Amino acid sequence: MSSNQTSPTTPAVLRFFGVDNSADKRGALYIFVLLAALLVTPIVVGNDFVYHVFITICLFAGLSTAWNIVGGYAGQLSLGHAMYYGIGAYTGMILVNAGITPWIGMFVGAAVSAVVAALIAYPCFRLKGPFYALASIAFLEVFHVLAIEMKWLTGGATGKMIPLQVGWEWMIFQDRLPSLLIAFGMLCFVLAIAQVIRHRRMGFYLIATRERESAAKAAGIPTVKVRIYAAAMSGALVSMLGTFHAMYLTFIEPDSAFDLIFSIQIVLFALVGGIGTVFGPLLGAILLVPITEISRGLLGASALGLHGFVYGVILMLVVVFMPDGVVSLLPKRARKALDPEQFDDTTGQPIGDTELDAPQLDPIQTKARPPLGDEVLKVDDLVKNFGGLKVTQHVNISLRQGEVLGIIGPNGAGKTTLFNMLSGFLEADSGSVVVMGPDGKPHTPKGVADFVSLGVGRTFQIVQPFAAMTVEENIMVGAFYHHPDVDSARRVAGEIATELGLGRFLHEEAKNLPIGGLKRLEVARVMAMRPRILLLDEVMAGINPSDLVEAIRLIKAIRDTGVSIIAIEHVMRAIMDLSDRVIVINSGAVISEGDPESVVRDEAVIEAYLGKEAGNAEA
Ligand SMILES: Nc1ncnc2c1ncn2[C@@H]1O[C@H](COP(=O)(O)OP(=O)(O)OP(=O)(O)O)[C@@H](O)[C@H]1O
Repeated sequence: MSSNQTSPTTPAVLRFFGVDNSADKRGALYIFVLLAALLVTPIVVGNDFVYHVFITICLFAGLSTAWNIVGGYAGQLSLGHAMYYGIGAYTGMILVNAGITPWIGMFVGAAVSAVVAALIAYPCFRLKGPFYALASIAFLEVFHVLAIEMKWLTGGATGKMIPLQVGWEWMIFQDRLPSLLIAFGMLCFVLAIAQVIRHRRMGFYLIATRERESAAKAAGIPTVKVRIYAAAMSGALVSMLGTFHAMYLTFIEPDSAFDLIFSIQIVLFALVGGIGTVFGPLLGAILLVPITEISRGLLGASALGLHGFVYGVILMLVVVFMPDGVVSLLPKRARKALDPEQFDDTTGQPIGDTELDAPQLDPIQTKARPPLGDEVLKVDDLVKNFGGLKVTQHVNISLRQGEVLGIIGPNGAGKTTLFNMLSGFLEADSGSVVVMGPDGKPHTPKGVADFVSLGVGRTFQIVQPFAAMTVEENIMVGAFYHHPDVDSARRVAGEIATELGLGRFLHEEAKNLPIGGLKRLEVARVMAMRPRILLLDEVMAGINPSDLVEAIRLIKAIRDTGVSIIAIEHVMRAIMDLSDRVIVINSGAVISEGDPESVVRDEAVIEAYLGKEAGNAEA
């Protein structure tokens, strides 16, 4: 991929917008030409109707791009975004009636919308999939009813005219050109914000949260906060466009300001253009808006609703034939330029198109092992029950700096549950987990963020790659924890990938890695966070024998940097080779503890685990 090859000659302003190399510059040029055409075409044609169509394209492209920040990047399907459009429209109108210019009203509306979006988002982002979409529709309806009922302020169901004060101050004009300039300017503003968010840490955080929430949390991402930020930003931008549009139409009524169909249209343009991409919504609006406006303009009242039918057909075609949107239909060169993140610089192919015919990982470097240090983790009398099921029964663990503690036990013994409590994903019913902080003092962390801040990193039993990201970007998500700047996170990701033998796959889409590579990627992402204590949940499961040898060397190499490791493992060869100590859990309780050799000779262990799992013991 080209995006890591930054050019020192690129002007700072372009670098600010994530434009950093020749492919990025080509993409910026395409977008510049497209935007210039949006502005120049109506001016050249000079026809009022054409002006109207292009103003509407700018409006919807802006709305859809703003929606995409929460709907595409953060993956929260909101079908109630007209609510923010309505808030912006009504705030602008109310303030104009009070003698305040819509240029101020626009920002007041944006602030109100941001607060409303954050307030709605906070409880609702615990809802997923269709439930969040339904909740967003419900809130839209609440605002619709409020606009009807609060007659004294809104004019009620019949709506209200906006006083016809012509001039820039009031955003109302006799000609169409100034409205086009404002709509176009606002579209550029929204696109610029969407582009900056996508290429900064926030964009990575949003996409990681969308892809795998647990892994995102484990990487130190405040997942609720970043989604609320996205919702507030998206709501504010939609609201600003709402204020402008109210001035353009000079009339508002609740049915059209808080309209579900309008909300769906906003989503549709992003879906058709390419959801989650920066410029997809723009393409969607350019393609679809003229269909509505021309069918209205040419056929008038006889064609009411025709555009709904046409949209439906287009949506079906898009879903069936190009699920990634119109963006995916563009020639490869154009796609590469518009979204260079998705292309591999070495092969020039879209990421994911390359064949991993030789999935051999590079070998790992090792160093001499330092002596064990002081205690870094102490688990005291930990208990967890799920209803009547006793999953963790009075477990005590102690871990020293640079030590490897192996945890074994039959399936369902409660090992992962224990890990969840050692990383803040689950709260214990009783007992304590004490972590020595980097300050040398003992802490009792509560919640994932606390554990992460004390340097506890974990992997997951079922690998959790951010599938839509490359190997490099996956590791960057971890690296951001200490390196908020994209360039340094990219550099750190490159170094860690090389150290962990993933250098050759840096620009490969994570989902294309072989299972051994995916397990290594899990470790790489955590290592990018520079953990002091590493919890490895079955990182050897399912990997082939040569990868196993490398994985054991990898963990030893990590241990030798002074990191303390607790590894849940079924592969006895790895446990025997790696562990300084082993604890055996059965039915939630520790049944044996000691050095690996004595533990495997323990009758209780043979009875509860090794006898039954002889196959694994030979692995
Ligand atoms: N959230 C939950 N609610 C109810 N029961 C749960 C929950 N999570 C785990 N369990 C149950 O707790 C027990 C321990 O599960 P856990 O995943 O911790 O075992 P494990 O030792 O990691 O097993 P494996 O080796 O198969 O991964 C199992 O019986 C499991 O079904």
